[in-house]
Amino acid sequence: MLAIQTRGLAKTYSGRPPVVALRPLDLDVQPGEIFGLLGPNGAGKTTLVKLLLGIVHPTEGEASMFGTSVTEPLARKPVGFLPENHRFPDYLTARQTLDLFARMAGADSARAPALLEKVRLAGAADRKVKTFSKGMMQRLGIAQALMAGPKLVFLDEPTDGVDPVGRREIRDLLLELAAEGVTLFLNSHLLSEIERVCTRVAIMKEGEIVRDGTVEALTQTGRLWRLRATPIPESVAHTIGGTLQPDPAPILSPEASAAAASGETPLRGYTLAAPDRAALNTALDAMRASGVEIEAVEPLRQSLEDLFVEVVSEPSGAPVADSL
Ligand SMILES: Nc1ncnc2c1ncn2[C@@H]1O[C@H](COP(=O)(O)OP(=O)(O)OP(=O)(O)O)[C@@H](O)[C@H]1O
Repeated sequence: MLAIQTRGLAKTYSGRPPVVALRPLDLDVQPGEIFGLLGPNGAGKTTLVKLLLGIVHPTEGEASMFGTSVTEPLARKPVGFLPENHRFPDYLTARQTLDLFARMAGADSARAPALLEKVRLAGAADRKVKTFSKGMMQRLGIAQALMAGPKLVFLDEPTDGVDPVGRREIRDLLLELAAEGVTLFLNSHLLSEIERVCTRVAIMKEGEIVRDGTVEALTQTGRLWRLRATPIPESVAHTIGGTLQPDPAPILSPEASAAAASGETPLRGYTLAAPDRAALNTALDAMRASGVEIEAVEPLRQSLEDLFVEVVSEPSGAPVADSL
C-alpha cells in the first residue's frame, strides 16, 4: 500500500487575484522511501504538505496516506510532522516537552526516554529547552515527530540553521529511521543534504513537479564521460567523434605513482563528450585500436545543485524530458 498517493490534487488560494499554488498532481510515494521535495520559494512545496496533513483543503483532486483519504482524521494517525522553525515552550525540559506532545497525540509518554536516547538527547533530558542549541532543538523536534510511532514522517527543513556536525547527526538519524522502515518526506533547501539521504527527489516549480527520480538518474548528464587511460595521442583525439578534454594535470593518485615507478605508462584523466553510448564506444574502440589502455570509464554527473539551478532557470512550460 502506498505511503502517499495523490490524484489530480490541486490548490488555488482564493483572493484577488487567486494564486494557483499546486497544479493537478499525481504522486506516488512508496513505503520506505526517503522522498525529498525541492523547489524555489513559492513553488508550492508547503502547500502540498499542508494538503496531505489536512491543514488546507484541495480545490480539486484527492490524496491518501496508507490508503486512507486525507479528508479522514484517521489518515494522520500514522504520521509525524516536524514543522519548519518549530518552537517549544522554553521553560519546559526535553522530557516535559515530549510528555506534553505525547498527551496531545494520545500517545504513551513511556516512549520518551527511548526517543531521547534515539535522538542522542538522553544526557539533556532534564535541561530546559531554552538552553538548547539549534541542532538539539531539531533533534528534539524529530523526537516529538516520532512520539506516536509513525510510519510516515514529514520533515520541513530539518537541518536548517544546524552546523555541519549537527547536520551529520540528523542525517544519521534519518537514515536510521529509514532503515527501520519509516517513510520520510523531506522538504529542504539544503541540496547537499537531500543528495546524501534521499532515495528519490522531486523538483517542484510553479506548482508542478518538473523532475522526479533517484538522485543518480537525475544528476546523470548523459553526454559527458570521465576516462582514465594512458595518454591519448593527438592524432587519435582528432579522429574520434565528440570532444576530448585532458585534465590539466596527470593523475597523481598513489596507484598512478606506483604504476609510474614500476615502469608502466602513467594514466591521465580525460573528459569525453559523446552524444550517446554508441558514440562513446566508437571513440573507445578508436583509442584501443591505437594502443591506448583504458582503466576506467564512468558517466560524469552534475551536482543536484547544478540541476536545480538549471531547472529553476528554464523558461516556464519547457519540455521536461528533452533537457535530461
Ligand atoms: N494562505 C495563502 N493564501 C494565499 N496564497 C498563498 C497562501 N499560502 C501560500 N500562498 C502562495 O502559494 C504559492 C505557493 O506557496 P508555498 O508556501 O506552497 O510555496 P513553497 O514552495 O513552500 O515556498 P517556500 O520555499 O518559500 O516555503 C506562493 O505563491 C504563495 O505566495
